[in-house]
Amino acid sequence: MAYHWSPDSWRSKRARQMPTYADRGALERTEHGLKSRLPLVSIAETRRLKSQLARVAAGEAYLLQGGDCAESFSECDAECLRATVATLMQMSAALTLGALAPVVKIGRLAGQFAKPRSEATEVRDGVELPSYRGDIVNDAAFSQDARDADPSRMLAAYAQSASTMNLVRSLSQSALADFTRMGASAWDAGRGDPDPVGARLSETAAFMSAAGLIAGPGLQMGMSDIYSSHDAVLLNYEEAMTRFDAESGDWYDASAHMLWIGERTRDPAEAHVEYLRGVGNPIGLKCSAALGGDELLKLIDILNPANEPGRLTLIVRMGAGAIEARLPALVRTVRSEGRAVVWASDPMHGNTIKLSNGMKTRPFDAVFAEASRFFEVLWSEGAHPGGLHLEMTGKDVTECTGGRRGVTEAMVPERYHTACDPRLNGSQSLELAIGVADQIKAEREARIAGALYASHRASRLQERVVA
Ligand SMILES: O=C[C@H](O)[C@H](O)COP(=O)(O)O
Ligand SMILES: C=C(OP(=O)(O)O)C(=O)O
Ligand SMILES: [Mn+2]
Repeated sequence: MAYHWSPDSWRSKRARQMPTYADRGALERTEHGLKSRLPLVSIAETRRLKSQLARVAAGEAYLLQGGDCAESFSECDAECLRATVATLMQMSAALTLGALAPVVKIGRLAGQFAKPRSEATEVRDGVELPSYRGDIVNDAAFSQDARDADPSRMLAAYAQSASTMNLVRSLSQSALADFTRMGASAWDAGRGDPDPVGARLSETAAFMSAAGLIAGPGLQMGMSDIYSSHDAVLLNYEEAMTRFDAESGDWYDASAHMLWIGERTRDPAEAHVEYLRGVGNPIGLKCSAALGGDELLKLIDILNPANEPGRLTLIVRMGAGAIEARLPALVRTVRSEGRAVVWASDPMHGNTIKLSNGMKTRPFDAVFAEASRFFEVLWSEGAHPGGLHLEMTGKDVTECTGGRRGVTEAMVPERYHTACDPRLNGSQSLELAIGVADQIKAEREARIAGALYASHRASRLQERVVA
């Protein structure tokens, strides 16, 4: 029998990766304030996302989830957001063209502020301070004052999430979502010069126009919405943003459309799993190479007991070196137990390396290799590789090495703007999407050719039998 859940039932469980607030009174006042704020997303939108993710689970669509590792209060401007939305739209157009399927877009944005960390403290020159845990908790500057957890930051994060969501809604309905106006130079940056994706999109647009399918001067891609998502680390904030839907009798986390559970907070007996099992949103679960089949099934039982398609996305982040050895068994277990899930690849978190100057980076080749192996494993296990979960930005940063524009290790410090982990820049993001789209297209063509060959052989055999 299901046991009792309430928005605060997580409080009786062990909660990892959460700050300790010295001023309990200030914390309670903030939580109280958040409870009366307007929801950041509507329940209708959240349900719509779940039904679109159900199509991904069924193999009829793909998921593209991407954005900053950590949003920040100071690194947020309209140009940066515009560039990221434009890049997501271009990646989505490339994937649609390759897969001939719709792409559901979710940003790591409008709330991606709380960070789980490997170490609770950081030591510099013999001084030990609490780790930076994202702008919703503390400040990255290295002083005691900056690193103390400050509850009023939750209100600032709420306000920034609201204005980010407002701009994203408007950008996603703008010319950025018009594939006939995505400049050729963007595609050239993604792969080669001139790039065939740009040419094929222009040709498609010309055909649609000639066939009278384009009414006005441009064409919005269907499904141009960008939904919001973040890692639900800071449960004080998530609880305070939880709203009851009287119509369905369900609770929803109104801080974002989708929430995910990180690798460090996915213990089935602990607070984060407890909180997320009770809200009706679509949720994600990070899956590393350390996750075993039995534990995964247990988590699926808790998080999606009704086996509702679109409810649960398994976000695989095993590393390019481990994925081929570890993923097949998990996919087999999930399939044989008949669980409806979306499988997505996060090729970022298992491929982080540290440079000698202490900076974290990720080689593009390793990122691409993991994504590409993910697709191969899922196909060979007879399951649908649902899509990608990326740390990326539209800006021309130099945080990850490699890619067509050849960011070298020496160049990494030049434009290293991330508040936490290294992101793919605009060109690397597009290059990855185009590479994956090519792979999906090749698989589809091979499947069709295989089916044609099989039916041809069958009819030849039939002819012989009749003769
Ligand atoms: O984004 C994810 C985590 O917060 C990050 O990978 C942890 O990084 P750390 O090992 O520097 O703490
Ligand atoms: C913390 C993250 O990832 P993971 O939990 O997989 O390490 C993240 O996605 O930012
Ligand atoms: Mn990260």
